[in-house]
Amino acid sequence: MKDSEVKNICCIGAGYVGGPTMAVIADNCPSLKVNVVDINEERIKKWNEKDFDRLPIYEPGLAEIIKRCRNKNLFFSIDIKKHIESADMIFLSVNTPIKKSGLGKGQASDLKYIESSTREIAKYAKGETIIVEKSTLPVRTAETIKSILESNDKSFNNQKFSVLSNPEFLAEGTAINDLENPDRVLIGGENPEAITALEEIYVNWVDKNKILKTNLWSSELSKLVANAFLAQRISSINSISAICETTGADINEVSRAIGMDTRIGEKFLNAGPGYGGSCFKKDILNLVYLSKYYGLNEVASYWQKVVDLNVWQQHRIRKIIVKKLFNNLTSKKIGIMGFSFKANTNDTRESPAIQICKDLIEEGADLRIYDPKVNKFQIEKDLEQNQFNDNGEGSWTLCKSIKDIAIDADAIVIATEWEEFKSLDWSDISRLMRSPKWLFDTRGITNSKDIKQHNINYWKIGLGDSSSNIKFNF
Ligand SMILES: NC(=O)c1ccc[n+]([C@@H]2O[C@H](COP(=O)([O-])OP(=O)(O)OC[C@H]3O[C@@H](n4cnc5c(N)ncnc54)[C@H](O)[C@@H]3O)[C@@H](O)[C@H]2O)c1
Ligand SMILES: O=c1ccn([C@@H]2O[C@H](COP(=O)(O)OP(=O)(O)O[C@H]3O[C@H](CO)[C@@H](O)[C@H](O)[C@H]3O)[C@@H](O)[C@H]2O)c(=O)[nH]1
Repeated sequence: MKDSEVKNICCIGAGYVGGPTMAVIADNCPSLKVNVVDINEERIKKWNEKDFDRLPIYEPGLAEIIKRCRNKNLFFSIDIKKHIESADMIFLSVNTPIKKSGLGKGQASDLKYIESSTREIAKYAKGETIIVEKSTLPVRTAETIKSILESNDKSFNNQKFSVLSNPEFLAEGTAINDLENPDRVLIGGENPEAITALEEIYVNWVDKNKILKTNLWSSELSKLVANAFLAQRISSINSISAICETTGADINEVSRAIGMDTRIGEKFLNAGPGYGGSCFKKDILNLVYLSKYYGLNEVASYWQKVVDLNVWQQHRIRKIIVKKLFNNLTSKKIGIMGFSFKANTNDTRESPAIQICKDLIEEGADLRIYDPKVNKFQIEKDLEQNQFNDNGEGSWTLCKSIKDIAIDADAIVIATEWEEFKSLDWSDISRLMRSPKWLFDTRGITNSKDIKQHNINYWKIGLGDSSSNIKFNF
């Protein structure tokens, strides 16, 4: 470190983690200078937009922080060399997607961005520098990072490196609150001085008791395990949603009943169309890959089932919609409420809405999509098809309001749990639709009595018909 105190931070990767995380650090540590760099020029341009509605990422509370800190002690730039050279501490926040080809294809993490950014650090860093792994990485990646950094001649630029693991646990949609009030901050490392330097940044706003120090490998592994446990809860509750639908039970009642047991806890028990987002699938598959790599095949197949159940849940919903609409969707108008993978984000990575829309388009439906934050270009990319594809097959159009998606619609599918979908006037919507009308609530956010009184047929995730006569023969 220069002068043994961290003054200049560089963050490589200006994405969903790098942007918000560095914004919160800059906001809480006015004496630090924080430079966020990226190879994606377009993204950096958007971070520097004058119009705060056009930042590349939508997160409640983010624009306000950017307004306060940008060009004061928070900077977004493509000058990677300059900011690596001046940094005492460098955060690696680059993407670590699943490998698309080669060994470990479809399961292992692709570490090419970690490797290329580490090589940049090895090329430009000067003096003592702390490298912080913020990206989610397979266990023992710090070893790879160290060997790349140490491959230089020791006297080059007087370089000296310490590598720490400091995984990020923020969830999208609540990123700013999660960063400002984390359940814990995890720091894994070997060099006590480097650990203290990072801890000193966090204590500016995080209670010291919440800062947990472990060895490097425990820290790297804990991140994968946290995501695996969270996703496992969703697959568990989704599996039970299917039992509820066939037996007359109600998943909301079951979730509440089990969640009141303090050993189980009430969070992460919402049944839905399967989990989405950029993390769960890739991180569990990475755990599966690691387990297989170490010959732990039973462990691998245990976690693989969490992913399999999720895929099954997504396809189950398509089948239900097709069946209820007389097995024919050709030219039927279907309104889609929500496209992001969860509420309060513009992120669509692995969004269950993508699979649902693709499936319905394949059946010949004419989709009208409304999402408060997702734009046309993103949907075009995700559905791999342009708007208004008028070839007589399935098509989609992005609409500006719920009213627009309801006009002449045969059905409406709630795909994301945006707050504004929870208190709609269904009598107005019903008037615009074509009979027989259907609502498919894959997020379980509407009330059956409210919908049915407006002459709309109703399907809700995990809601069975409690008055039905289903018998179970022991
Ligand atoms: N998204 C989340 O909610 C979340 C939460 C916790 C952890 N993570 C983990 O954090 C990491 C980043 O996730 P993200 O969602 O921010 O990804 P992202 O794709 O939004 O952002 C990553 C950025 O890194 C940039 N980049 C790649 N290589 C680079 C290089 N050599 N030099 C400079 N920039 C480079 C890309 O251009 C991109 O803008 C991943 O490992 C992810 O698993 C994500
Ligand atoms: O009860 C629930 C909770 C969530 N979900 C779905 O699960 C997915 C993931 O949601 P969430 O975990 O809230 O958002 P992410 O931004 O993906 O955050 C997860 O992934 C991040 C990246 O690693 C971690 O940092 C976070 O701690 C972890 O929660 C979304 O599709 C949600 O709709 C449900 O279906 N039911």
